[in-house]
Amino acid sequence: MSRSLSLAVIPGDGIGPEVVAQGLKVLGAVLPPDVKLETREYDLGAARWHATGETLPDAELERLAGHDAILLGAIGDPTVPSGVLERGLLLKLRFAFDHFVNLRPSKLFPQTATPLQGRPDIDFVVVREGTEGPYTGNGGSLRTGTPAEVATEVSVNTAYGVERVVRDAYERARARPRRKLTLVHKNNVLVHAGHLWKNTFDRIGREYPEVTTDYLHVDAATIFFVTDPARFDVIVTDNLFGDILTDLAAAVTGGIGLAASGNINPTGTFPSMFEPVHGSAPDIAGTGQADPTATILSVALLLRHLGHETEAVRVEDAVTADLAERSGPRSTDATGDAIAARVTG
Ligand SMILES: NC(=O)C1=CN([C@@H]2O[C@H](COP(=O)(O)OP(=O)(O)OC[C@H]3O[C@@H](n4cnc5c(N)ncnc54)[C@H](O)[C@@H]3O)[C@@H](O)[C@H]2O)C=CC1
Ligand SMILES: CC(C)CC(=O)C(=O)O
Ligand SMILES: [Mg+2]
Repeated sequence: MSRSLSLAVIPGDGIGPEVVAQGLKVLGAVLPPDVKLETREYDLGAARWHATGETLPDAELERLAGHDAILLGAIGDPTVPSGVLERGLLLKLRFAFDHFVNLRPSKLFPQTATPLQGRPDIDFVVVREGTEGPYTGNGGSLRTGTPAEVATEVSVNTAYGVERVVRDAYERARARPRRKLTLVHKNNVLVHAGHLWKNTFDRIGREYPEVTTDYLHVDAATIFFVTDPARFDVIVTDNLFGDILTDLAAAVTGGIGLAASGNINPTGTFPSMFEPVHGSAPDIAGTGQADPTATILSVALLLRHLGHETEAVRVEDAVTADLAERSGPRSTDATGDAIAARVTG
């Protein structure tokens, strides 16, 4: 565990800056005085694009690479054509820094509201592949804008990419008490990619006899996320399925404002990046209604990743206690203050 932390901060768009401010507030409050926190803010996102046309210049990427970790708010704005920032900034970062494990824990905190009947014991983690699938930009369109337009968006799945994320998921499953790993795909239809995933999953599984495994098609998985989410422990899946499933997971565990994530580069070659699962929420940006808890829980993941386990647990405990006492709407700032007070007090 290092006694210094060099953190890149990308507040981004919409509610991004609002929730990141609260994440930094809690981080500052929880770190012991002898850990030297240095933050550098990066002005990336819609405003930068409007001013300069830039999304993520190489020089910025190089500077970002020098930090221990990155805290990101959200990227995307209605005034920028869809995809320009999401692809040119967010996905560029994830790909450039080889964030092949997109870690998304889901937990139903005590006394948090769920739309599900009863109170299922939900505590699972989705290991979403972060650098491949249909998000690589492999596609194109012919006869664009005509009635005969043809568009493709190819899902890229490499043996190398699938094996490393599946192996990571087995390691995580083995380290958890229930030791269960579920592969989610759609190998009854997406037979090429699906069989690569399933064969890899089965082959690597032979090295982990202590891990119980099962397989679900993604459509069936959405049923169980609602009817029996307690059945899940660790889930491994591709980039697109993982994106969709983790918004659903958030919805059944208290809402998107609570869902944290880490884009992990397990080899440590590049800084890992922590961000809420949600986007820039333009519909509530500037209103002070955004829930910063997802960002604060992402700070806990960041702390754990950098070896500050005690502080990570303190943040999670503070969030648990705060959630138990929440009643009615509260401002973004007030939630950050309440959690920061608990980690210090
Ligand atoms: N990692 C990222 O930076 C992501 C960026 N996006 C981008 O964000 C923009 C908006 O995307 P949407 O599909 O609307 O998804 P979104 O996650 O921004 O919003 C979906 C709904 O959830 C609500 N919501 C989101 N975060 C919340 C919070 N912390 N507290 C309370 N309510 C919250 C919003 O108000 C909205 O009603 C788009 O440009 C999209 O591409 C979307 C997802 C992830
Ligand atoms: C905006 C996308 C690129 C990503 C997304 O929705 C996500 O990672 O959850
Ligand atoms: Mg998403």
